[in-house]
Amino acid sequence: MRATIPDAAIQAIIGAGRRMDRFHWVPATAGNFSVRLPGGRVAITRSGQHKGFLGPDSVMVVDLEGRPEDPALRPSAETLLHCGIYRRFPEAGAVLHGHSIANTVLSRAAGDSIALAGYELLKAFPGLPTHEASVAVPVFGNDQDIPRLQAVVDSRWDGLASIPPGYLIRGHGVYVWAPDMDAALARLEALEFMLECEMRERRS
Ligand SMILES: CSC[C@@H](O)[C@@H](O)C(=O)COP(=O)(O)O
Ligand SMILES: [Zn+2]
Repeated sequence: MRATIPDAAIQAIIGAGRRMDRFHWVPATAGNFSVRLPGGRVAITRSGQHKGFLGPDSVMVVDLEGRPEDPALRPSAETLLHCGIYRRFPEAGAVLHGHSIANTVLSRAAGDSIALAGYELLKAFPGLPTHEASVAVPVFGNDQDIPRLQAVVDSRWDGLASIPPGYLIRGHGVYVWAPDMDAALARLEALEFMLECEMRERRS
């Protein structure tokens, strides 16, 4: 049976896909998005859809372990990364994943983090009231085994005093979260802007 999904969550997900597609951050069928719903439910994109052309049927519901309410539907292949964020960070209300050129190029060359410092746009991240700050954006090795990748991500958070607003997966893409979809999009745009600056600086 098809579970009910609040229209606001569906529209937030469809809108995020259109906006990210305009920036060319979701090529082919890349990317996935989700919104936390009450009662331990998560509205998330179905696997294999072009994220610039989502419709109401492109969104489904899983629980916080990634189990679909409707077993006939296949959720994003990376559902467990979304669930890991919701389980770990109670304030997370929306999660975005995209594949930009900047996050792909920079993560391929990076060690275990990318430092962003001195950018005015750092102020778009929580708790940073000035450009005189720096953020180490974690970079994880890519892995097609998503439960294993999620375990690695979780163990990195255990060792960090302050949690960054997102992370990169090497040669793959970015994950960002925030209390709601608008805030997640703002954080993602800020992060992608700074990564693009870094990429151009390193090229010149
Ligand atoms: C087009 S390949 C990209 C996928 O492997 C994956 O990384 C991705 O972002 C989209 O997967 P999906 O299962 O549609 O959510
Ligand atoms: Zn991906």
